[in-house]
Amino acid sequence: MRKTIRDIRAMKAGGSKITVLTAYDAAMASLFASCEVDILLVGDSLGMVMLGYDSTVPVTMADMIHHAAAVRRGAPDAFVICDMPFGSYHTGVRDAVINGLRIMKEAGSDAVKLEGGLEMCVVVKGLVEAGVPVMGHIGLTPQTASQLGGYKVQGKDLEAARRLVAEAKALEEAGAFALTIECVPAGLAEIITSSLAIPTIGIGAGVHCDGQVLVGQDMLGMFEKFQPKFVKQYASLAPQIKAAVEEYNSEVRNGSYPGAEHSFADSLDYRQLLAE
Ligand SMILES: Nc1nc(=O)c2c([nH]1)NC[C@@H]1CN(c3ccc(C(=O)N[C@@H](CCC(=O)O)C(=O)O)cc3)CN21
Ligand SMILES: CC(C)C(=O)C(=O)O
Ligand SMILES: [Mg+2]
Repeated sequence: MRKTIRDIRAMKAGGSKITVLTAYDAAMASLFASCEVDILLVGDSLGMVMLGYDSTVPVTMADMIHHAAAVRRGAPDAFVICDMPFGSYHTGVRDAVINGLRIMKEAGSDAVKLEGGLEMCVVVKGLVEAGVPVMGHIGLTPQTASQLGGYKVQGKDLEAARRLVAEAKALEEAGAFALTIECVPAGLAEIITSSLAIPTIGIGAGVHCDGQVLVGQDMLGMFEKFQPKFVKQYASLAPQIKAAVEEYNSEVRNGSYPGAEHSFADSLDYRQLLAE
């Protein structure tokens, strides 16, 4: 049975932690769903992990819908949240609602996530009123990281900490059903978490958030381009993949692959064929 927003909100009230992983394709979505991850996030980080961009800025609506639809096919019963890409909610409430509805209808996602604080509350409200559930995202917001001075920890001085608390409350007030908090000191994320009724999902925001999110490829140790401090590698797949491919190369080159067990047996007498 697919979770509902009510189920997710009840997890905070009941004190059960919420697990979230990003998934960008049907195969990984199916694997993660079979492990009972609570929520799959189709993150715009797919631009960096899957598409080779240096930031999430170039990611388009077409990219997000393409990947989110694949995640839905791979995990028909998962609760799926899809990031709204940069530019898809920055030109007014009407455009944001049109794009949010497209994600729901064309990708079959259960909700969308968008980055920003006070300036985004009117957009959040518009989406929620149109029937598009919204997760907020504050702290390090990668789509506008250049304005934040790069991929840096946020909320380090009192004024910035106060602003993050105010943003969190305003997003809850605007109707967000949950909030991602990225790269914020643990004690501040704890204060935000206890000041909200909606669940907080942390990434680099300490253990007191109501749940945690990581990029799937980061926690599996298969993304080598960079490694934020908050990532824990629960597996080291990159070295395993390299070892497997090197073994394949050498077996193809020395003729030990394919063996008889990977080949189809002959049932014909080829003398006639060879005589033609
Ligand atoms: N693979 C991947 N994983 C992610 O977590 C992720 C993406 N891609 N792409 C979009 C954003 C970018 N993210 C990042 C990228 C780098 C750092 C990073 O290197 N941070 C410094 C903190 C420096 C400081 O302020 O002290 C670190 O050392 O972790 C953090 C988040 C998180 N998101
Ligand atoms: C890291 C999470 C929160 C995200 O926004 C993404 O993967 O794009
Ligand atoms: Mg994102």
